[in-house]
Amino acid sequence: MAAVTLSLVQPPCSMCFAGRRLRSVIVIQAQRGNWSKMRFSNLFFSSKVWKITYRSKHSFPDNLLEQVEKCANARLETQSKLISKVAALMEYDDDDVFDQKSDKQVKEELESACKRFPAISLGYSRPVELYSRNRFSEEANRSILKTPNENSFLPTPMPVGWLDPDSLSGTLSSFSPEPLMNVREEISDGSSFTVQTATPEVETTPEEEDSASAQLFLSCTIGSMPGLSKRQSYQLDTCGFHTMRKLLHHFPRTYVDLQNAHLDIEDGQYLIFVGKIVSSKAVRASSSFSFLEVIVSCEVTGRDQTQENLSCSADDKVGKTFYLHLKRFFRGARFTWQPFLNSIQEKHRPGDFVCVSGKVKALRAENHFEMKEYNIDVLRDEDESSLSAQVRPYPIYPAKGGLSPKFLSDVISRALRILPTNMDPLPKEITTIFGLPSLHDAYIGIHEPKNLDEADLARKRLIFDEFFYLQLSRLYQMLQGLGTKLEKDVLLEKFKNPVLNSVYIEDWSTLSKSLVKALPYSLTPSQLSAASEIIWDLKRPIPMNRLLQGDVGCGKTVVAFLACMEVVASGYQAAFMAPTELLAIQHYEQLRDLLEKMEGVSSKPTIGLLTGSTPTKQSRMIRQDLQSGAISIIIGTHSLIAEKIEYSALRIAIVDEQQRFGVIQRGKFNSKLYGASVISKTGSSDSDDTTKADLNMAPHVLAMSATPIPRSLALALYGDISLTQITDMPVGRIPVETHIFEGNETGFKEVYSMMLKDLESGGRVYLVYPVIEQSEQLPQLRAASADLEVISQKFPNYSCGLLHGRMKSDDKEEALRKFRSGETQILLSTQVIEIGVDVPDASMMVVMNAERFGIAQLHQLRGRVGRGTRKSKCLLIGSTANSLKRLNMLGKSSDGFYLANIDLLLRGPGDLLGKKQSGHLPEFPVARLEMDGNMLQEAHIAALKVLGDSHDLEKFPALRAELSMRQPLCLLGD
Ligand SMILES: Nc1ncnc2c1ncn2[C@@H]1O[C@H](COP(=O)(O)OP(=O)(O)OP(=O)(O)O)[C@@H](O)[C@H]1O
Repeated sequence: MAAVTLSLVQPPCSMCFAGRRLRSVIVIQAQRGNWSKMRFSNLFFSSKVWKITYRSKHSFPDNLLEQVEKCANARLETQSKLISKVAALMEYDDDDVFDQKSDKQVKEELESACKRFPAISLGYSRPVELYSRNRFSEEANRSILKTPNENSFLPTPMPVGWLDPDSLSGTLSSFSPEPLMNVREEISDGSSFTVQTATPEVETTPEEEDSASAQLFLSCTIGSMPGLSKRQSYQLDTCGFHTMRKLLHHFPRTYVDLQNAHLDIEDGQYLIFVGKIVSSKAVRASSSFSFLEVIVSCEVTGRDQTQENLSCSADDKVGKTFYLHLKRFFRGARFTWQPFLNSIQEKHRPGDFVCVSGKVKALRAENHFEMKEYNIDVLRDEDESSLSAQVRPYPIYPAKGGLSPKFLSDVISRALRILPTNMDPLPKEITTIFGLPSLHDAYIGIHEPKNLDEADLARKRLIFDEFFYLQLSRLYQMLQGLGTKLEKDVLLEKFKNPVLNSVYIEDWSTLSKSLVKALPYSLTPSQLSAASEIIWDLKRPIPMNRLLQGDVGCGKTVVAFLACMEVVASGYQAAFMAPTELLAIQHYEQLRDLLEKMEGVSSKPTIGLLTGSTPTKQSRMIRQDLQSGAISIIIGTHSLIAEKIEYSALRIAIVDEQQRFGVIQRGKFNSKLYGASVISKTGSSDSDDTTKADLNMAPHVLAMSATPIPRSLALALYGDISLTQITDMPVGRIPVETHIFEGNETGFKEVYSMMLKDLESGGRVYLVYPVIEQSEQLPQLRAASADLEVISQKFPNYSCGLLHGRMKSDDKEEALRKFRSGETQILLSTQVIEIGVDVPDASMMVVMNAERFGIAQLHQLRGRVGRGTRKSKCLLIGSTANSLKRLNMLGKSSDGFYLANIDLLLRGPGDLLGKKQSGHLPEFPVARLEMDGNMLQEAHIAALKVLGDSHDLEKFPALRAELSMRQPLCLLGD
């Protein structure tokens, strides 16, 4: 907006202060262009001002001042009346304009008034900037001015800058109106002032638009939007709508399916009517309250449902006339000014054809309905009515920070009118490939869709953007970390064709090969290719960030062991972090056994176990060995990332059951940089091409997920992570049978009988409970401790063990050991056994109150059985008949990925990932990961394409600018 020059004329000495201030206020208001608005209402001189304004706008301020001069010499009573009225109209307090104080007081008051109204400056004033401008807004305005006003959904702006009641009403009534667009005009004394005019409609082609400024449009401050008063801008700004982007990203909560009006209208329906304006009346109800009522009569035809004859002949059609009372209310003295009322009244001319949509409320009179929230389009002629009456979705906005949905929807509509068409930072090629609308069309489509398909497509584009910039930023950051163009190309290629990057088993290190030989089974094809992919990564200097996933019991651990062997063979160290002590011990024992069986290796890797329960003296020794390099593979819990642990050359960190750790915990390995002093403990001749450049780098990170994370989630969580999936199960595995029972007498009877049968045939049974102790608050939940006695009595010939999180570490280990060895045949446990526990002889899993667990969690529990050669069963007991439906899904599928997707859909990412991880999920205002995951993949491909074309985005400056404006997202490990 243009700056306004303000000159305060020195008042004549004879003039009383009230006169001086009144005069100042008038001058200011005049120069701001407000005289032409409702601020001067039905005062005795408002009509004069009005006339003067029209007669000779150039002499307007002088004439006004003359009035004030006269007023200054008038009787005090007259003066006082005049000043109060002027003050009320101009939104100033009486005291601002009128007081009778000493000169000193006057001076003080004046100074404070100047502070309140920064537009006022004393003496011979210098120009005052009333509106702050920034480069963006200037540029944007330039493009805004050029943008064709192409949408006719909203009423066109009113002439000469009247506040448009249809677009900014109700809540706006308390706002002071401000110029829509400032145009400088000359006044008689040669100084300039600004008046308000409507947004000019300049037709230009998109090519003519300044594309750079158009792309900056979204970053413009809300204050740069034409047509908003300062107060409105302030309110929007304080409610979080700082920029045009923020405003346009206030999306409709939902769309109401607007129906064409029919003969039977019910209260509260959202309907669309086409009719003729019968009357338009703006009424001043009190000194500070007014309203506008537009009555539209609509002829609606249809078949009378009450008629018995339901044949479809045209003659059966009946017509009804409905009267819609469209109402808008205005609060504030300035809205009661007659010219204002006239103006809003005249905006709706009787006889005009209009299309009205909104929510109807029945009035007492028959066929009369009220609409307080509505949209009204004036149609050019009756013929257009059929076109415009097409059903369209009616957006429903959420309120925000005290701003009403109606106000927000009006402001958004205004913003859409000035949206530059060429504002899209995405290259055209990308939008074409993925069949996306332009950004301009997407904003229009989401806020004012013609139909739900258009809204859907718009939503698709906005979701794509959310995912795309996430992927782009993560890949871009990765590329920035690399030196040469070749390295960057290789990395991008790796993301494009991950399967191509693998190392044949012949090229594995001798250590890895001998581990494979030591295994009591052969690796499945999936395990082999997963290991090959990982080993390919390990041979590169760039730190790997890979997620290894596979269904429960598919054999991920051995793949991770192979990765450890590979780095140890090159003279580095490996760390293997498990979420529980039980699991760490299990892995340690498994690896120790395998190493013992390894043959043909002169020097076997040294391994260590470090957990929270490791005695202090022992843990100190382990720390020293890690620092000196005497230990090559360390297995443990969180202790591995403790501050005081120093590695001599940590090259790979394996995070098992990674969902149990937060992103930060996993990332802590990144601070354990490996240094220049490379050690060699194995004496192996194998070596990867270590160069000076790969020293002092963060270790490779291999995360393993027991709960298969849908790819969409993984991409959203990590963006840059490589995924490796083990898709097949070891041969000979017999699928676990799943049975669902209701937890009533019959159900339990059957469960106990199945248990007995299994125990009699030599099986071992897990009984899983949702809680340890019975609780008064949740008496329906079966508790592990409480049930120990019950189960022992039920199965007197078998011994029972108990395992839960509150037990001491040694006791837990002992309970598991006894179960594994067969000393106990029944293990009552909580979900501590959910992850990783590997007892191949366990053949039955019974889950009490199974509805308390998520689907993915139940799948994990089920995975504790069927790990050996025995046929296994999983019995899920739901508390109520209702809960069985969800549980039945487990009965239907044993595919962990499928079930994880269902869980994602049913419970959302937060529950699936757990608190620790989901806290690091970026926020997606539009996208729902559970539904829109596929698009993440598309966005990933698009980001790779763009970066492939230009590594540093130099070819796409708009994209680069957009990326820098979006919030930077953290990488795994930040
Ligand atoms: N190729 C294979 N053939 C036969 N058995 C295998 C094979 N790979 C692994 N196993 C065995 O399968 C069992 C499960 O393996 P592992 O513990 O690695 O599974 P996992 O993928 O980590 O599952 P979970 O997520 O449940 O821990 C182990 O007893 C392991 O020895």
